[in-house]
Order: sequence, then structure tokens, then C-alpha cells
Amino acid sequence: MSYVTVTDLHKTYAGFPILERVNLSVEKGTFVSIVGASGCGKSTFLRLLLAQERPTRGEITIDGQPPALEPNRDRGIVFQRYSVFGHMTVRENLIAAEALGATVWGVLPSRARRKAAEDVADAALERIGLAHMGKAYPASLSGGMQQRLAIAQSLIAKPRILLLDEPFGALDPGTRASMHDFLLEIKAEWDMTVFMVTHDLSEGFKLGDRVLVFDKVRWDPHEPHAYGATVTYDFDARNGGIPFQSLSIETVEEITV
Ligand SMILES: Nc1ncnc2c1ncn2[C@@H]1O[C@H](COP(=O)(O)OP(=O)(O)OP(=O)(O)O)[C@@H](O)[C@H]1O
Repeated sequence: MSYVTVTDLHKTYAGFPILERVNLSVEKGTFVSIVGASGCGKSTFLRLLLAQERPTRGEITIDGQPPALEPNRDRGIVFQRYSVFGHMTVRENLIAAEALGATVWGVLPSRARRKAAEDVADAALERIGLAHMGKAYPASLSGGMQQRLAIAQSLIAKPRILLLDEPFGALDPGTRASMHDFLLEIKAEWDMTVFMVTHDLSEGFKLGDRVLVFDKVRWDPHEPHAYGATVTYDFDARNGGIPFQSLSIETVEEITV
């Protein structure tokens, strides 16, 4: 059953189409990787899922409802920019994130709640190799460390939908592989639905259940901004990359008319 449904989605900025005719049906717990040329609208698509932007035409539903207008704990997000709180220590950032996503707080007294959040934060600090930096402030961390902290913070808040925009860009290959493992573990534990934009195709296939390619079907060299991008390929990454769904002939004909 479809959990995230996108129907005939269009997004235009100042008269320029960025996305057009995007249709998608994603089941709960699916990891969707998104690739495509720079500027083709991948981040815009994530912002539409996050309700930071409204569609120009068409509709998105999440579990049958439009995306909530106010940010809520249902969705976590890691953009290229680091999203951690600068006035809190590394450990406090993780405790705050656990507080957001806690599932057992209703039955625990406040001291036990705090202890439970601290335990989760400390386990995450170990897991991402930042146990020695718990008392530091984010500004004193390297870019890669801040990125790891931002990813851990989003994961332990346990959002139903996790939106990741090039989350591993700043990491060295070893750290990147260990953060991949961490993400897949938490995703499996909480049955999260994930949308991740990446420029690294092998990363997209390694982590994704599906790999979507955004591209322009229509292109006019005299008017490069005349048309928007859509999903041109939808690969089943769990089945050797065999196309799962590609743009139907009718849609191509309709678009190229
Ligand atoms: N708020 C905005 N107002 C006007 N134009 C915008 C706005 N946000 C994005 N755009 C334009 O929309 C297009 C798509 O941008 P977007 O960031 O979604 O692309 P992208 O595929 O994520 O690119 P990249 O891979 O380089 O990060 C770009 O041409 C960008 O300039």
C-alpha cells in the first residue's frame, strides 16, 4: 500500500518550471535514493515533501494526508547545512533529539526519562565515534564531525520519514561506510521511510531499495529553462538494478507533444 503518494506534481519558480508531472507511490519502510543533474530540482522535491514549499500543481500525501505545514516529529531532515543547535553541547544535542522522538516517556517519571535519553545519547555518541567530544560545542567540531552529529540527531529522533540531502558529502570513505551502517540499522529498527538525495550513484544503489533519476524529458537548447524535470527512471536497487518502473511510453508521448 502506498504510504507517500505524489500525483502530477509540478513546481514552478518565477515562471520557470523546475519539476513537472512527477508521479510516485512509495510503500512504508522504503529507502528511496534520488539522483540527477545539478539544479534539476532534487532538493526542491525534498522541500515539497517537507511542506516547506507548496506544489504549483498536483498533490503529495503522506499516510493519506497532505504533509503537515508545521515541522513536526514525523519528519526529520539532514541538509548539507548542519542542523545542530550551536548553544548546546554535542551530548545535549543528542539528548534533545531523543526527547523529541521518545516513545516510552508517557510511562516514565521525569528522572527516569532523563536517564533514558542520556543512555540513548551516550550509545549514539559511541556509535558515531564522538564519545570523546560529548562536552564540546558543535562549532569546535570538524565539518565531518558536525555532519555525523546532525545525522545521529535526526536518526535518534525516530521520524516516520527521514529526508536526507547529500548527508554524507563531507565524510571520508571509512566514516561514510560506518555512517551508512548506522543509518541502515536505525532505519530497520524503526521502519523509517527514507528519501535521500545523493550525487554518488554507488551510494544510492548501496543504500536504496529504489533509485529514482530526475531529469528533463523535454529540452529546448534555445530555452534551457522552458521545461522541468521528472522521474525518468525508477530502479529496483534490490534486484540488480533492473528497471522497476520507467516513464511509460504514453507519458513520454504526452510530454513530448
Ligand atoms: N526558492 C527558490 N526560488 C527560485 N528558484 C529556486 C528556489 N529554490 C530553488 N530554485 C531553483 O530551482 C532549481 C532547482 O534547485 P534545487 O536546489 O532543487 O536543485 P538540485 O537538483 O537539488 O541541485 P543540486 O544537485 O545542485 O543541489 C535551481 O535552478 C534553483 O536555482
